[in-house]
Amino acid sequence: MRALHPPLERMPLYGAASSRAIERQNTHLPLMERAGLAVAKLALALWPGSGPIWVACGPGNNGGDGLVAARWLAAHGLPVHVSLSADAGALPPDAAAAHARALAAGLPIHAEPPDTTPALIVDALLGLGLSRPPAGAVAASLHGVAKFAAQGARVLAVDLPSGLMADTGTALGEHTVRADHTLSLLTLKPGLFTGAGRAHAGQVWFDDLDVSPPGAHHPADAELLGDDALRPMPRDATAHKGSQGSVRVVGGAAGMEGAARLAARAALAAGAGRVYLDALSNAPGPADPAWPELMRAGAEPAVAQPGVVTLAGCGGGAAIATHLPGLLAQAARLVLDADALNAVAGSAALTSALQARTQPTVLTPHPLEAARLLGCTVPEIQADRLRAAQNLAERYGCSVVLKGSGSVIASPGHRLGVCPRGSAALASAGTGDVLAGWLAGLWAPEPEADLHALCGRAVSQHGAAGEALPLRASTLIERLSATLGAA
Ligand SMILES: NC(=O)C1=CN([C@@H]2O[C@H](COP(=O)(O)OP(=O)(O)OC[C@H]3O[C@@H](n4cnc5c(N)ncnc54)[C@H](O)[C@@H]3O)[C@@H](O)[C@H]2O)[C@@H](O)CC1
Repeated sequence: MRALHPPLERMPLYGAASSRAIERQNTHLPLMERAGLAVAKLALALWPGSGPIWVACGPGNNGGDGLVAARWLAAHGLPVHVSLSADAGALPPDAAAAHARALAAGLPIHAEPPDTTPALIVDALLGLGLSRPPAGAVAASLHGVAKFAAQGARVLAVDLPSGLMADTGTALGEHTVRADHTLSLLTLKPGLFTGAGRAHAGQVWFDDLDVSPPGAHHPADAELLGDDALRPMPRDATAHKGSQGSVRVVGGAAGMEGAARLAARAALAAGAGRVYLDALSNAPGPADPAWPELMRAGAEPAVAQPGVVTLAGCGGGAAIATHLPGLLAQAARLVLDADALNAVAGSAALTSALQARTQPTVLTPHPLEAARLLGCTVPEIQADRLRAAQNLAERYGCSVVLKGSGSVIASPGHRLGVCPRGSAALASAGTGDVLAGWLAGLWAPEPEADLHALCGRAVSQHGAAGEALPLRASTLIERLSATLGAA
């Protein structure tokens, strides 16, 4: 068993169907006994040393894990209150066996939560089998978990916080558990790291139940990006500005020049040899008075040159639409953000032009932009962020960074990546412009890079730099620069 906190290694993620397939390959092993013992060990470590432990068990094998854990905890003399929010006669076979062993060990099993606030709650109500918003006895127990947690009880979720969908990180129902710790068993589930998952899972732990490697015969559904993605690429000692590629930022309509400047600064900080700012505001004066390194567009190399990355959209407003036909047709390497994505979503001609591109392209939508591009709603995007990113990548033939908590990286023919870095500190204006610029700047010197991996690198570095408050987009660029300096 181990805690997942930095430094993080790259790890495979398996949804519910894959986790069950791996479980079926290992039915000869006592998986529930191992799971319950792992839960008991972690509960013991987290128990504050006084006050009861409430083990809240549900109707399936997640409840079975809880019953095994409760038996171990009671055997160690800890004050345990076990509840079962289900008809014991209807438990699945393994959970029924765990129930029988708990009774045989003399453990009282109650129908109700405890009367007094527990010190620790083991949430074994629902795991992989969650199929609908909780109701009935399970919902009543979930209400109890929320009430006691508000009174200070710590919560350890078994496998998944009850109410959280394993595949998508969607919270079903109003009382989805907000755990302090979640112990993921046998496999790591993608829903712990994207959508509402990070807000509900707390500190994630993983125990492979001694089935190692868990997916030897089963491909992973996605990959959790590790801290190897944070490592900056070494720069050749003979590097010069001509060898580091160029970035041309097209954006910054009147009143939104700041967005394009942030993107351009980030591109320069990431390592692009030259950065040109093609401001749609047509305002006179330098590209960015505070950053004299940035050049006005005019004498820049043509976007069709392979050394040039074009970033279009940051603060682009409606004006960006007139530039897009040319950029989509010619740009050797293209990153589309913000208003460029909105323009594509609103135009069949631009959509066709994007789909017709043969040159590499990255889209960096937030959920609203993704919804416009897929012709659906934001809740539909958030209900399955992995699928949404995959659909975008396939529909447009591009690499896609779907931003938001647990950013998802998708590219045709690649395994989905989920980034566990970043925090709510990034929820402020301009941080998306910095990401787009940083990505373009990392790409500039590496025309041959694996674009999917490069997107993962950009998102991970941006997320890691965005984990501490206070944060303004400008501070983020400084922190990102410091990351490279630490190479
Ligand atoms: N597949 C695996 O990898 C392993 C699974 N184990 C445990 O087994 C769990 C999966 O067990 P199950 O498949 O039995 O699934 P669950 O224990 O999550 O629950 C399924 C039961 O809950 C009911 N249910 C679903 N949604 C409900 C709702 N909203 N309100 C009320 N009842 C609801 C279902 O009708 C079914 O009776 C895992 O999460 C894990 O804790 C471990 O014991 C060992 C390995």
